[in-house]
Amino acid sequence: MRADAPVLSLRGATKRFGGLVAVNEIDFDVAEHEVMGLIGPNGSGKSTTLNLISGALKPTSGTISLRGTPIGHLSAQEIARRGISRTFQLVRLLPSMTVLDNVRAGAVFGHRRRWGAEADAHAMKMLELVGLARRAHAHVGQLTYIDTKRVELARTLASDPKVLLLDEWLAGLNPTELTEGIALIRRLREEGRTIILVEHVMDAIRSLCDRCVVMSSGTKIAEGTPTEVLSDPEVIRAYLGDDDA
Ligand SMILES: Nc1ncnc2c1ncn2[C@@H]1O[C@H](COP(=O)(O)OP(=O)(O)OP(=O)(O)O)[C@@H](O)[C@H]1O
Repeated sequence: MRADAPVLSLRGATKRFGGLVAVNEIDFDVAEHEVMGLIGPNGSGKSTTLNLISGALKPTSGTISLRGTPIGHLSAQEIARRGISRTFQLVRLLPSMTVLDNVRAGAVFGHRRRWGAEADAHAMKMLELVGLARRAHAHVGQLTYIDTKRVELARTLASDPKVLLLDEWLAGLNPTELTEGIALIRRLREEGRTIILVEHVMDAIRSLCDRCVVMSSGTKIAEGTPTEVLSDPEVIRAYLGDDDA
């Protein structure tokens, strides 16, 4: 395989819920070290697309490939083991456990498995990366909202994902936290990570993404740099239509 072959490819990816086509024949590629924004109005199919990639949902038809190998038929656990990790819109952590224990769980159960002292050291490294090492021994239930999001990100990173899926990771942050959150994702970008970012915060999309895919009513309506897609009349219409609704 060529070195510049895409890490992740979707071809004709489709998900139907009964009569509703939530994701309709979507095609896109994500290259290694690329940060791709998946954007579109509410209900356009972004989370469903992430769910297809992470294996939470099976595609009705179409192909999803990781480095050329189809993964659409695999369970979420198998896909995580192959290196696709995600954060959730609603943070999912074990509140009675410490910050370090939660992050260690990512190191133990993820794509690149580590045990014992190696798992601890790696979990601490991820906590340093997200700026939370000083709270390693706090219980998750004691943390502020943005800090719980940092823990979830550290846990996701602890598995050394080949592709990181961030599902509205910046949602619900206040303006100060938002600046910190964008800076944190920029650090991941500078480390050369491959990321798909589902996000409504357009400042984040503009400053973090190499490329965007825009969805509307389940269909891809545009693809290009943030500047290109955000000035595309069809994209503007899709967003304005959403506001009117
Ligand atoms: N499990 C499900 N069963 C039935 N319909 C669903 C299910 N999940 C999503 N949908 C529908 O699929 C469509 C796409 O939803 P999806 O959550 O993927 O959109 P989205 O772009 O992520 O929206 P938002 O920005 O509001 O999170 C919506 O019409 C939604 O109601």
